[in-house]
Amino acid sequence: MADAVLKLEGLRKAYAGADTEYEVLHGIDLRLGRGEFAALIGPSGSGKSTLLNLIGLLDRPSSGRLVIDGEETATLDDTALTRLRGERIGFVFQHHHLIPAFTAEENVAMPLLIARGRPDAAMFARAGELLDRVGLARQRRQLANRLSGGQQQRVAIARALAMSPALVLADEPTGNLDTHSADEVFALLREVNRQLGTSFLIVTHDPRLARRCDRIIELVDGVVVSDRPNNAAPPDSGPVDGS
Ligand SMILES: Nc1ncnc2c1ncn2[C@@H]1O[C@H](COP(=O)(O)OP(=O)(O)OP(=O)(O)O)[C@@H](O)[C@H]1O
Repeated sequence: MADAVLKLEGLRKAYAGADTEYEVLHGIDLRLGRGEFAALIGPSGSGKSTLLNLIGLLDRPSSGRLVIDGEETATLDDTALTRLRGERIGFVFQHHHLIPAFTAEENVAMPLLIARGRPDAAMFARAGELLDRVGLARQRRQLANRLSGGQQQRVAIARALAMSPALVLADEPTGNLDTHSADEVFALLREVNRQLGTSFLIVTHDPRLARRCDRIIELVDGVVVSDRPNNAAPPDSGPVDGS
C-alpha cells in the first residue's frame, strides 16, 4: 500500500473539560490506500465522528501526524486547510444538506462555484455528467426538495464528487433511508469507488453495510481495537438506476 490517501500517526484529540482535559482519541495510527473502501465502526461515543472531523480538516488534532493525499497538515494555516479540504476531500453526511430551493444541478455545481468564484457553462456540464453517473440525468433541473430521500442522497454524492476528491468521508450515509434506498445508495458508493478509484471511509452503525466494505476498522473508547480486511465483501454492487 505505497500510495496512501490518508496517513495518521499517533493522532490524539482532547477537549477541554471543567477542570481537566478529556481525551477522546488516544493515539490513532491508520493508513488508507488509494481506492480503498473501508468501514469505520464502533459503539456510540467511541470517537468516530471526532476522527472523521479531524480527517476532514474540520477540526485540528491535539497532537500527532495527519497526512492527506501526501500533504502534511500540521503546518498548514486555515486558508490552506480549507483549500486542501475543498480539493481533496468529499463529504457525504446522514442528512444531505442540499439547498432545497436549488435544482439538483445547481446543488452539484456548488463546490465548483465556490472554488471558481462565478458560474460558467463547464461547471453545469460537469454537474450534468455527475448526475448522469448517479442515475439522475432526468432529474437534473428538479428542485432538491422535490426529490425522494434516496435521490437527494444521490445528489449529495454527486456534489461530493464535483472536485474529483481523492477521499470521500461518509458519516452514516444511509442512516436516514429505508432499507431499499440504503442498499441502492450504498451500491452507488461502491460503484463510484470501483469506477473512479476514489477512496472511501464510511462510518456506519449498520453491520450489513460494513460487511460490504473491503476493510473494517473498529474504534472503541478512542482506540482502534481491530482493523481487518473483509474478504466476505461481495464482488459486485449490482445495477444503479434512477428510481
Ligand atoms: N466538541 C466536543 N466537546 C467535548 N466533548 C466532545 C465534543 N465532541 C465530542 N465529544 C465527546 O467525544 C466522545 C466521542 O464522541 P463522537 O461523537 O466522536 O463519538 P461517535 O463514535 O461518533 O458517536 P455516535 O456513534 O453516537 O455518533 C463523546 O464522549 C463525546 O461526548
